[in-house]
Amino acid sequence: MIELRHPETGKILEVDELWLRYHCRCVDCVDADTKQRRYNLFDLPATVKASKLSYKSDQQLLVEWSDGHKANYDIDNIYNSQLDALISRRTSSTIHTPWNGNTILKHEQNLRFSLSALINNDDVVKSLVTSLVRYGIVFIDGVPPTPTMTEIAIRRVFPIMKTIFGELWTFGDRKDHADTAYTKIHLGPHTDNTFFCDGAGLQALHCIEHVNGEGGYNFFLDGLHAVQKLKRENPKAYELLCRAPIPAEFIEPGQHHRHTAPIIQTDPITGELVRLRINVYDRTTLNTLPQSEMAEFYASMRALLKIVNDGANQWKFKLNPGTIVMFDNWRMLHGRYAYTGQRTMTGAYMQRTDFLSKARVLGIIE
Ligand SMILES: C[N+](C)(C)CCCC[C@H](N)C(=O)O
Ligand SMILES: O=C(O)CCC(=O)C(=O)O
Repeated sequence: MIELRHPETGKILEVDELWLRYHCRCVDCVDADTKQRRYNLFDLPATVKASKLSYKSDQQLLVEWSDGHKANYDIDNIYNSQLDALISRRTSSTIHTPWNGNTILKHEQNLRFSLSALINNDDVVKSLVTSLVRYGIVFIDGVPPTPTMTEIAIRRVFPIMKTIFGELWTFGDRKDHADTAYTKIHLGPHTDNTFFCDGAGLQALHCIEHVNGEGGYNFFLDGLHAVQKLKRENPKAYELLCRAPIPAEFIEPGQHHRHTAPIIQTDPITGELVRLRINVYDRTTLNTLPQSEMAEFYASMRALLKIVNDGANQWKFKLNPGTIVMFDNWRMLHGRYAYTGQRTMTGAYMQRTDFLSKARVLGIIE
């Protein structure tokens, strides 16, 4: 270990020597164009030692290494690259606003964007992605109710993810897939793609037609709020749902998808919610827990389902032709009331990694 003393703050930091050697960002170590490392870890001596250490200025640290390399570090960068700094940045971040059925109404003006503004102004794209990160749900208004215009609106912000359901999908009650989405019946609160290893990070829905019938209201609720409430009110249930691996499955001719993971997935470093994965319909045989834990699992699940089925947590409205709703499928639960008549939905999934990449490029998240 090497002990550093910050020239300005005096803060002492002990760093592992191999870590520091491996984090030299000079052009010999890191390709200037691709930002990729130019060597393998094996190329460094396992016991590399600093033979000389000097502070060039308040910002620069010069280290001469036992392998002959001379490295120049940005001191703040070293301090900011430590675990405690990462945890403190993440836990003090106010970028997520959990909401319930009442509080979201106060923020509604932050959630609505017109397609024309979105097309004409990159700042509007940034505002939309910011709200999507903050609230988990946004709307694009003024979209001509066609699949093509829906696709243009979505692609203005994110690439579309291809799955077995297609790229841009259009669906009603025709049984195109072995799934209740393709019927007129009620769908309780759920997240999609619990059965995929790489479940969609975002989802967009646009009701382009509903005629000769009634019903078909949609509702959304904030899984972040639900999970925080569960953690406060029933920490044992929360803990079990964070830990127990639960399988989900999707089967139709030529397809057999299965994914096993906890219902609540949290960040191993900060404990923040990463993904809520809840769909009571797409559950398969529960053979991933011993029978001795089943009672506790079902009781914990019941506690979570009680929160997500509570109307006070839900935001219910009718999606009308002209408005796309885009939401975080790892955070938000959604559902649909039964309907009559002819109803046509169009929409798409987007990948998590593309969502977060865009948010980083725009400087919204780290
Ligand atoms: C129509 N659309 C493609 C949106 C949905 C299809 C499948 C929904 C499925 N039960 C799931 O949870 O993923
Ligand atoms: O039909 C709808 O409004 C929503 C369908 C749905 O929940 C889904 O496809 O996952």
